Amino acid sequence: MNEPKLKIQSLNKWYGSGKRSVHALSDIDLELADNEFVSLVGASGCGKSTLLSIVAGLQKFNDGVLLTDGAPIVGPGLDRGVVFQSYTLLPWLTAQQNVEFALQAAGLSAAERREVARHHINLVKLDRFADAFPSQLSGGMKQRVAIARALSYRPKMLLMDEPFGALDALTRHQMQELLTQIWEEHRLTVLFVTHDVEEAVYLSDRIISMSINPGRINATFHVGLARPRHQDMISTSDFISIQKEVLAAIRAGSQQDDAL
Ligand SMILES: Nc1ncnc2c1ncn2[C@@H]1O[C@H](COP(=O)(O)OP(=O)(O)OP(=O)(O)O)[C@@H](O)[C@H]1O
Repeated sequence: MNEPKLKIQSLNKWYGSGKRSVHALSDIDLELADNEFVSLVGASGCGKSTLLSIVAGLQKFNDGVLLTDGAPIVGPGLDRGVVFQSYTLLPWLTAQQNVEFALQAAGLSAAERREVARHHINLVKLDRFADAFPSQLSGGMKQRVAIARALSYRPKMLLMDEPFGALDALTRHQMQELLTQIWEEHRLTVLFVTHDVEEAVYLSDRIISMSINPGRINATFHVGLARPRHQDMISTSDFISIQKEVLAAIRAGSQQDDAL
């Protein structure tokens, strides 16, 4: 039997120690299948970013199991591409050069780096802006470069933390469409953090709702909407009904605080 792309079992994470410690993640169990698109939603502080950065290998956890394809995750790696909300481009390099720079770690020759970077710049539809510097690009375009960069070394998993959180509504919709198109054509496993339930329903195969204090998984939703997805699905009754269920779970999860 195939190992899941990602396996998280009984994972706990505390920040700090003693009386002031924060139990950020409590007994998280989660598996992602190959090519599955999974979103994490939940009230602010429920541990979404912590979980994503642990999977990225950027943070340690206290106990539990964390495996990709059956092998432990012990740090960052080229098998996982990461895209954050803040634009993390190098301002002195063009869009194309930003992607080429990241590819140095993949051990490609200069000519290969140029070719692979160009391919991915085209994939995110930035052909005409390959030679522009970040200061000449809009927020949406900068995130396209960040996505091109993350995909360029062909990771088996893409980890995205509120990647469209800083964008205006129209650009955000365009980016959601672009990401669905890329995912539907190229398929890879995605773990996506968002505050936006509509975005989660639109993009995902599965939505994981987390509750706060401590951060726990409190509900899972399978999104059965057909693919390819289109923005006009957002007003259908099926879409709205899932959206309502997810919102209710987030609300229930955010009230844990009050019970203390
Ligand atoms: N470096 C840190 N040191 C101490 N506590 C932290 C640290 N980072 C996060 N926390 C705490 O861990 C808990 C989970 O935080 P995290 O940022 O993962 O939540 P989140 O769901 O991603 O929140 P948001 O939606 O606001 O980004 C919160 O109580 C937060 O205050």
